[in-house]
Amino acid sequence: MIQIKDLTVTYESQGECYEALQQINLELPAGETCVIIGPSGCGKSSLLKVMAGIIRDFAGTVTVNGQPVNPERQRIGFIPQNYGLLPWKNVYENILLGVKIKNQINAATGETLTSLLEQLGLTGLENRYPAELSGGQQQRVALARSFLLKPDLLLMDEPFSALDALTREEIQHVFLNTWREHAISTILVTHQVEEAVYLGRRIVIMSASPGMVSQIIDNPLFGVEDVRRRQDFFELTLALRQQIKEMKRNGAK
Ligand SMILES: Nc1ncnc2c1ncn2[C@@H]1O[C@H](COP(=O)(O)OP(=O)(O)OP(=O)(O)O)[C@@H](O)[C@H]1O
Repeated sequence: MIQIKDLTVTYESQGECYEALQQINLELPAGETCVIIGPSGCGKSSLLKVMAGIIRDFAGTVTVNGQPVNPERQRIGFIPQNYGLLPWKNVYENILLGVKIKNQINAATGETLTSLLEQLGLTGLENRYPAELSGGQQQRVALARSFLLKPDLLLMDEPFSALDALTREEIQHVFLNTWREHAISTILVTHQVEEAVYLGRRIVIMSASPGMVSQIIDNPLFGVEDVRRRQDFFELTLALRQQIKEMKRNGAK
């Protein structure tokens, strides 16, 4: 369970302080996916950075399974926009990196790694370096690394944004299938409404700067087969898009 209570993040720039996030309250049950969406600059990345332990200066409380968030004590997977792969390490070494750093290689690691390679369509690419992979393949390596670590919390900051539309849909599908097997608590930031509806069991809509939680949607379409072809999928994405547009307009006033 991830719990955020009264979270406020204040930045200082050119001698002035301003709130990037204001009084955020959120709860995410273990083993669910939550997608955060909202206008540019509303503090989505800042929220992820707090949960990743990168931003430590904040007001309020953030706990993972009842303990204050702490990447040294908890396993927190973070996939940044550029995937975070080390260019001098091959696919196999990059995937192992997370468990190696956390000193968590055990008897089952090899078997889990082999099955992740298969699930994510990476078998045969183990010895390649990131520069020898497509964007979609690099993204899948980053996912394999995170799932191998079995994190208490997986954070993804616009993880599929650099991919072309078709590859993006394919990787979203691969992600969801892999996630189903491992049921890892995941929080994902996106700008794309379709992605939010496809991947978010919960969808958190944030309002424009300073970022606040505007609405939390219990997504009735999450996990529904062939959902992208359904009329109600189209209608929900349309409604969300409209809501975010209005928030942008209100924020710009
Ligand atoms: N290190 C920093 N110092 C000062 N201000 C910052 C810092 N990082 C972010 N900000 C500001 O805080 C606000 C929130 O930024 P953040 O990157 O969290 O938003 P975002 O919703 O992720 O944006 P985008 O959707 O454009 O990626 C913005 O106004 C940004 O300019």
